[in-house]
Amino acid sequence: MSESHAEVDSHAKAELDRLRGSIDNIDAAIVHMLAERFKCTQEVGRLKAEYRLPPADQAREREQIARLRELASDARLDPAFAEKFLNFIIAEVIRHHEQIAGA
Ligand SMILES: C=C(O[C@@H]1C=C(C(=O)O)C=C[C@H]1O)C(=O)O
Repeated sequence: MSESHAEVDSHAKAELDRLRGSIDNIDAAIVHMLAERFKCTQEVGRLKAEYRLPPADQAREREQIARLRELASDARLDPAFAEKFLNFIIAEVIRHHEQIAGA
């Protein structure tokens, strides 16, 4: 006996709810992790301003990108996406560092 439309629909709805529950948890974890990362980078920004160090450090960024691309590959995540994502975050961090230095 094949499943009725109603049974397929309710199965699909339950699966969608389950997956979206996990997506919501993951999004919350990302926000909390980013908040912790920015707490650290704000401290780095204050340290750099105090010791008159430049806001950006391209050598460090190159190392991070190489490391993250490798981690992404191992995790079957597109390394180009991982690099873009890190660069997006770093650009915001550097903006904060420039603000701290100029304050
Ligand atoms: C946080 C730093 O400052 C900048 C921001 C970085 C980051 O967000 O990871 C990395 C290098 C720097 O361009 C740092 O120098 O460590």
